[in-house]
Amino acid sequence: MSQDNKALFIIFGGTGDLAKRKLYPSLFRLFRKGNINKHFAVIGTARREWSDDYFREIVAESIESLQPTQQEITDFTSHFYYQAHNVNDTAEYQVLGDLANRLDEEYQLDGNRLFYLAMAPRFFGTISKHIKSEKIMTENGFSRLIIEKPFGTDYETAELLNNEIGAAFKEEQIFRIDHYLGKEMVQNISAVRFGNNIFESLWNHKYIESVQITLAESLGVEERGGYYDQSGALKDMVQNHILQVVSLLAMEPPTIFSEEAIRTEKINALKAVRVYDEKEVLHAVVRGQYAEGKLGDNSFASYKDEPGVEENSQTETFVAAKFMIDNFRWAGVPFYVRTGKRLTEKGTRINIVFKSTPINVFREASNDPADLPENILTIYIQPTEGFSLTLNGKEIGDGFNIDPVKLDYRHSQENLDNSPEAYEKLILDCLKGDATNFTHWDEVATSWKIVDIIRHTWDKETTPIPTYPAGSMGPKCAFDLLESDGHKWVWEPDAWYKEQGLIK
Ligand SMILES: NC(=O)C1=CN([C@@H]2O[C@H](COP(=O)(O)OP(=O)(O)OC[C@H]3O[C@@H](n4cnc5c(N)ncnc54)[C@H](OP(=O)(O)O)[C@@H]3O)[C@@H](O)[C@H]2O)C=CC1
Ligand SMILES: O=C1O[C@H](COP(=O)(O)O)[C@@H](O)[C@H](O)[C@H]1O
Repeated sequence: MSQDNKALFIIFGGTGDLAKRKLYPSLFRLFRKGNINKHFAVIGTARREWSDDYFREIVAESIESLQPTQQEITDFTSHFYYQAHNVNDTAEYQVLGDLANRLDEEYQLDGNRLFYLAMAPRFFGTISKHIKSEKIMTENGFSRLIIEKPFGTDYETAELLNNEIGAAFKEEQIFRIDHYLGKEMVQNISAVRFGNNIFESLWNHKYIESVQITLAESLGVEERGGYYDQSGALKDMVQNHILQVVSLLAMEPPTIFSEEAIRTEKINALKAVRVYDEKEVLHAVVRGQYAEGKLGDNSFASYKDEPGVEENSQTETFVAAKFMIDNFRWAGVPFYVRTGKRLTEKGTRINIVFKSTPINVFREASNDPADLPENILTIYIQPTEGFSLTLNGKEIGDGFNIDPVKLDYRHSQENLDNSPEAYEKLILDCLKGDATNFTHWDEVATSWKIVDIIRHTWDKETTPIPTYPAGSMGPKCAFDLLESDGHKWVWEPDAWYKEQGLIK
């Protein structure tokens, strides 16, 4: 049931890409559903000198694809105000504070404030400090801070940043966003595991051969070459989204499905992820960078030719890794993860590969004496959402040949269209003070410790980074990584391989 949540949103970086593409549309969806209604106001702030009217036009443009009526546009945008403001200038916070107090009274917001930092991380510290010192935080109502990724660039910078923010906001007021935690099917991992005894009772090293997580993107770096070239796939995707998914898959069942219980178990799981030494990194983690390539009628430029990217860049646009989790549940089970840009298609999937039966009792009755195919549970996160489970059955007819069948469920397009988008869900959670789907400092810190050693090892490498053709599924070393363990990636999109004549 929807509830008219009262709050003033102060969006730092109100003229930026994230605000326009994600935040305003999400606020509109919340408005349409009545989760914010009469008692909310938004201050957009950045250096540009915009008027309220111009700001409202931009907001109206940003929600066009949601096909609002004219009345909805007028009602929604009337809650938006713009204040030009340089976040480094202490004096300007006074004006912002005055506007905030005025809107608080006008919209009867009870002092509830949500500060959204949709800006480059180097500004997070100074903004938090000023919000406190210039008394933009309220004494009555709640004051919550939503921070975008990346949270630091390594453990040391993350800790520094955390201390700066922590001087102004308490941990329970800080909402570190990881938009993957707002995705329906990522949240569904807990439902699949803890709602089905047939899975949870098998969810351990005795029955699971490997866990595979793929976060594949077909797009390149687009307009974000400048940022990405300093970051790379390891920091952009592995440190946050991938390790969050690993923790949800690996954690012990919480005693109760509460923020605190889940967090405790996620942190324990992350702490059990083996932190490699440099030698181990070279065996367990591989990287690549896209070279020019072709898929169907589309030709793609190489990463090095993208705007904002250094000519001789050694930044990875692809990472594949084998993580090991050193606890009783997961001893010996590899968690293979991979992510990359300019891959064959966009798709996020989890494959849980179960061990084959101890022997193949059909070996003499069937045409194939080999081990039986493994049962595989797949969780489809995007673009389709659902689950599938492969089971072995008998092929119809004479003999006793085994025929794997796939039980497949996907949410309908109608359900997908009506389901809340990740940012929408997360903003609503924050309004309600529920931080379950946000990352706690301990998770961020542990994740950085896992990836820092990988980065340091690569920084010492003198051999050029391996490349892969744009439109493929990554460099050869990503396939070798599994092959050397006697495994292979379960999910192989066909398009590129067909094109190369490798499969029919
Ligand atoms: N865009 C995306 O899809 C995603 C972004 N993020 C993260 O979100 C954050 C914002 O990204 P994005 O929107 O893409 O970045 P943009 O570069 O598009 O926006 C940056 C914003 O900061 C403002 N700004 C810059 N300097 C100052 C200053 N000194 N004082 C006040 N305002 C300033 C800019 O406005 P002006 O120039 O008018 O001052 C602009 O509104 C980053 O941390 C990014 O990593 C995370 C995930 C996805
Ligand atoms: O955080 C990020 O995520 C996107 C991928 O998100 P998705 O929801 O489209 O899967 C990625 O493109 C971007 O580089 C990264 O910063």
